[in-house]
Amino acid sequence: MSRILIVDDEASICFALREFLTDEGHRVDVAASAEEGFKLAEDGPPDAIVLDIRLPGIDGLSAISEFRSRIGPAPIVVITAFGNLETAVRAMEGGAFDYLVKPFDLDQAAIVVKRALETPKVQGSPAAATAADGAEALIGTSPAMQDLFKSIALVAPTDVPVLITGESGTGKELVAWAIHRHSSRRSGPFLPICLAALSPGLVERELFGHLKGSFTGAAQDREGLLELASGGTVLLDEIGDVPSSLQVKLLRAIEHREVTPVGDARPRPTDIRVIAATNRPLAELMAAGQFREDLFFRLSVFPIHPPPLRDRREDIPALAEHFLRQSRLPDVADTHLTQEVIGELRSRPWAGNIRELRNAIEHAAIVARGRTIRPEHLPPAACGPGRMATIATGEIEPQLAEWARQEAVRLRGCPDEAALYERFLELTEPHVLRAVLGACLNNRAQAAQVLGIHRATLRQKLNKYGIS
Ligand SMILES: Nc1ncnc2c1ncn2[C@@H]1O[C@H](COP(=O)(O)OP(=O)(O)OP(=O)(O)O)[C@@H](O)[C@H]1O
Repeated sequence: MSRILIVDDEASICFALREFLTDEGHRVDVAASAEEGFKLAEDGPPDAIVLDIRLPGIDGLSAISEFRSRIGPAPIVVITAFGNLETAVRAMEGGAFDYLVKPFDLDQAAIVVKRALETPKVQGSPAAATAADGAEALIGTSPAMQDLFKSIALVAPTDVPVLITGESGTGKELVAWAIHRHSSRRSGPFLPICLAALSPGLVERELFGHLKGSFTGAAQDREGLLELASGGTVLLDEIGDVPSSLQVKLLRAIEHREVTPVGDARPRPTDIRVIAATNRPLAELMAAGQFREDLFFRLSVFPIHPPPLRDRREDIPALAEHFLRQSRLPDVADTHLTQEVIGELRSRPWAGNIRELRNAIEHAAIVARGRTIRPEHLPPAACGPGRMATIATGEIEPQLAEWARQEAVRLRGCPDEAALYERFLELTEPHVLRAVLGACLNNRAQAAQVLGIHRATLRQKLNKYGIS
């Protein structure tokens, strides 16, 4: 039996949690304020505390350190009605074990409390400084965003590399920035480097710098970006595009925190934290021999995956409102989003994720010119997979129809040859199979999924057409 202290002024939550945890065999004390909780904790130190943030008197986040000084390292589970990144970070920094976002169900609470009681007690780190002013907020309250906030809050104070994977426009750079500004490096530089944008021949010089005379035109020594960012965080965006020839050198820079400029033999120290981001499947690049295993494992110590917007549609209204207010258009104060627009926004595929939503809202605000935004003010949905398919089909269709018509006329008189359907498949299928296999880096399971056919069927078709 463990002793659990619940500190919450909402009687219904206290009642439900108390009943539930008592049934689980624990002894439960309840306090309606932090001050009352301190007294109860002194009377008998609890094994875990469930602490609401919004309390009369001292608020929950401020109370964490006070509880810590009274109860030592016992786990504290924080309850919040609105979980955002700041809450997550402050809770984690204060040494909270985890947090529950209201409304939560009792099973969920039981799992978190159980885990808290089972986990070896660790003293939380003292609260660090809060976020930099004016930092761009990560908007969202969906369960997927709550997980993301927790991951950021957990990994930010450590100095380990982070690998952020996700579709384009899901906020990977914003996540990297959030990690930086909640880390001890926050007063150092945050340097995003888009590797795909650097020409392959220049990547090494840009990253590692060069010595004077090391190549034609090298008139003076130049520090590389990895050295310039010393004391801060480097975001290596599109890490899948780093040339194979540089991967060992990059690994060395991350592991040993030193860089060797082009034309120099002596490494120089650089104190950087590396965050890598990609929208390409690194594991598959690795399987295809295009990405080094050791670099992959070094980078993916702590993977984070911002979800695509279609998987957290409940965040769309808040995001849309946020982008509308951020657009800084002259008439925006009088501009509003109708329920109809919200409905339309929630139904779109958002292939370009949050970036596409942001652009759509800015576009609509310009067209609406200070009036209420209606669905017709929105731009057409960007080239998502569905729309691309329509365009391609639109181009192919007339030619296909003409080919079929001619073949049908020709075959009408030659019944022995008549296998038009089979011929059509033989003409088209190999192209589709090769294209999909290529896009899936020869991963047959994934290709079968994209094609919507069974793996065995894919295997048969590949054998039939001699595609290896
Ligand atoms: N949760 C969020 N809340 C508010 N704005 C967001 C959020 N996520 C992303 N954005 C905004 O969406 C846009 C795209 O985000 P970002 O550039 O971080 O995406 P990305 O995944 O790095 O894209 P890419 O892979 O194309 O580089 C930016 O304007 C960013 O500020």
